[in-house]
Amino acid sequence: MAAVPTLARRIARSGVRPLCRWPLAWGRAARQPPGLPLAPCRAFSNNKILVELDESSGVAMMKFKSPPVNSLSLDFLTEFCISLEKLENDRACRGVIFASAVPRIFSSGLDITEMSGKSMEHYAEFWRAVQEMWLRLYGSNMVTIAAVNGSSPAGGCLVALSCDYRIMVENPKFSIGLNEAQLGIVAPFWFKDTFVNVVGHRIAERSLQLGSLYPAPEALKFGLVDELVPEEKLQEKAMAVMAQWLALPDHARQLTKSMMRKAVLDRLVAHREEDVQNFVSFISKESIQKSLRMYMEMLKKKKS
Ligand SMILES: CCCCC/C=C\C/C=C\CCC/C=C/C(=O)SCCNC(=O)CCNC(=O)[C@H](O)C(C)(C)COP(=O)(O)OP(=O)(O)OC[C@H]1O[C@@H](n2cnc3c(N)ncnc32)[C@H](O)[C@@H]1OP(=O)(O)O
Repeated sequence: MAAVPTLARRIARSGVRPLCRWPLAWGRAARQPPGLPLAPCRAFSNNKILVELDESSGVAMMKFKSPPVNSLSLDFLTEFCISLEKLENDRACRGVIFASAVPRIFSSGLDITEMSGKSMEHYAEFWRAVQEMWLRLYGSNMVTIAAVNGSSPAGGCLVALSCDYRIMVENPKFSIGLNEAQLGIVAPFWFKDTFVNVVGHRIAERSLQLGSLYPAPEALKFGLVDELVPEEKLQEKAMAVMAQWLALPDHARQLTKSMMRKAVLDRLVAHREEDVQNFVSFISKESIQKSLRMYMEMLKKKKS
């Protein structure tokens, strides 16, 4: 297999731009009363993700802005990893809230076009980026809260599941779940482990086999999300939950989190290359490619 660009090389190519006091609609700057000086705040942006860190609270807001559906493309995943790494290495940052800047969609999951009609090398590079995203997010030392302000199938659900807490907008039109089976594909063992750790084995087994997507109220019933709120209350609730989690000493919370998640993280780390090879050989099968093409057709037909 040809040499694969490392994350470092993808980071160098991506050109993250630092911005000062970026007025995010959901950020502290937007809430600042006019005329008052801004409290310390740092922001950075790249093409698909906006980040604003409020240094006074230690809380960053990461917003996905990759229309039409925030699909997790290779570029998106690269930017996500860079942004998270920057926050992880910033001593001023203790917690991150993830939300979408795209109306009605949190994230539509892995970008299907990255898994269809491409070379083996491309599939391997893409899958390494998916692994990297999960390892960084699930293994983050920061408090992570998903403010799920739209539908969140498959990889989008994985992002939410990998956080410490999930708050979803109470709209029954917004759905969430690991629906891979509906596409004729299989959630890998670390998606499954993350899911089991949130909802338990029985519900995970049934949901994965059926590829179930749950409307927000259903998802709340079995703990796939922790709370539902009206859309206009989402930011306030996410900040309140964050404050509650940040009230604890970091070291105690971090060690506890690591104790709960380490075995699952270690399992992928130990089998990372094998997992890449499994993905590549699975996704490049003609029968799987056909399923993905049919699924994309179905998405297009649904519109007309
Ligand atoms: C034992 C052996 C095991 C081996 C296993 C080894 C490895 C594992 C193998 C594979 C694992 C893969 C894991 C995959 C995870 C995933 O995340 S797959 C993606 C799943 N996502 C979905 O199913 C969501 C599909 N999308 C939708 O349901 C809807 O688009 C929506 C998000 C609800 C939004 O609906 P709506 O607002 O009506 O928008 P449209 O449907 O019109 O979509 C707009 C355009 O966006 C395109 N699009 C949608 N989703 C995706 C996507 N995920 N990727 C790429 N593109 C997407 C859609 O086609 C529209 O495009 P056009 O405007 O028509 O061009």
